[in-house]
Amino acid sequence: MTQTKGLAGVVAAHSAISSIIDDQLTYVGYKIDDLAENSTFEEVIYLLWHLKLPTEQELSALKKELADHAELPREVINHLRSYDLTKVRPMAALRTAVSFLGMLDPEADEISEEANLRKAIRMQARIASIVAAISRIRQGNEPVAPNKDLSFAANFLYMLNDKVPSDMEVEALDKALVLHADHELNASTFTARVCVATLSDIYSGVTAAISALKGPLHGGANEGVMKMLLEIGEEENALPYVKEKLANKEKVMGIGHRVYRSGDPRAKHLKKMSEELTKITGQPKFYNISVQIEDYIKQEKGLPANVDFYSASVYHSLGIETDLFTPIFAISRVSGWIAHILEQYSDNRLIRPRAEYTGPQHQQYVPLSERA
Ligand SMILES: CC(=O)SCCNC(=O)CCNC(=O)[C@H](O)C(C)(C)COP(=O)(O)OP(=O)(O)OC[C@H]1O[C@@H](n2cnc3c(N)ncnc32)[C@H](O)[C@@H]1OP(=O)(O)O
Ligand SMILES: O=C([O-])CC(=O)C(=O)O
Repeated sequence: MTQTKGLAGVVAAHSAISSIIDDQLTYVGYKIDDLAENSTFEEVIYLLWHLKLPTEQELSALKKELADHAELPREVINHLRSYDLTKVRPMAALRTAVSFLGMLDPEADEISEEANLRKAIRMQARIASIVAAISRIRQGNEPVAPNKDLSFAANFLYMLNDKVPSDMEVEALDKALVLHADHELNASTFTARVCVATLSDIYSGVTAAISALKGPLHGGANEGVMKMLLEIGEEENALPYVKEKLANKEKVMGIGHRVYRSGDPRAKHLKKMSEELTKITGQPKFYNISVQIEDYIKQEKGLPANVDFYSASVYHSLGIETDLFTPIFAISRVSGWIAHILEQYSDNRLIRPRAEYTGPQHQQYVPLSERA
């Protein structure tokens, strides 16, 4: 048996969804740069689920289905109201609400391809409505009903703020959603695949994936980046802060990657957006601080910025609260999780690796009454 800590370098599945080869990311063979510049999030959802770009007709059918299913069942809103959302972390509330959605879906345990695609639409549409509702309810506001005339990104911002967003805001969020949609066998996607490989259902797979995304070494890092930027506060504090972090052997959030060596191809898009948006909002310091940190760690340790690094200042510039950053990652990544879940079902085998046992051997059982 071979063993590698954290499964580094282990190929654990075949997949036709996304690839990372020589530090280049593609979705179904399309370069992430092309998709970020030219596509929309809805097109990417279709691409990931059907492994081809949609025709105009297919795209408008998908948009209509997403819009038609964005309304949350009343039970979910009542469920969200049943706990104190001012104290609960949004990722925990989202995890529980998605699990709850599964309890309400009469098709939850039906895993035929047709039922899975119907559930995929409901999941993708409602996860955005859940995140917006969490934010509204904890501010003491009513959740905003979805607006069927808006795109996925625009509708999310509309439900969040009860205001139709500007084109600039929609374009920025849409691009961020495209960039976060899928990423080969990252930890949350692998979690989803392990879960459904037992032939468990989509809701279970996505609930498990949200749980994995939440951690600060994965999707949770984007919130950590924003906390760091706020703590640093002013540009002159950036270098002393990062030097101290590295001297104390602490990790800097949003930096480093298991797979990329020269750099994460998504980061440059978010970096450009951060530069533009922070200027517009009059807070260029968050971009300038980020650049200082990125450059210093690259020079000292050769570690690149990852997708979480500049997404923090992008979302902050869009007026989004820091603890919604990882839920927004989930709103995008659920498209990739679903694609991988469908792929796993299509050629399934239980995922069950081995562990190398390192504990004691040949122990003699001592009755409870005789133990010291
Ligand atoms: C969407 C995403 O999930 S992208 C990743 C988001 N996560 C983060 O940004 C959290 C910060 N980054 C990290 O913790 C890591 O770089 C990970 C988790 C992304 C990758 O982890 P691994 O491949 O296991 O690398 P590992 O943690 O072993 O680090 C290797 C070396 O680089 C150092 N290193 C890695 N990341 C960082 C960092 N962010 N800050 C400082 N040092 C780092 C480690 O301390 C280690 O140094 P050593 O060899 O001297 O002990
Ligand atoms: O692939 C990874 O390990 C983490 C990552 O960048 C992602 O999930 O987008």
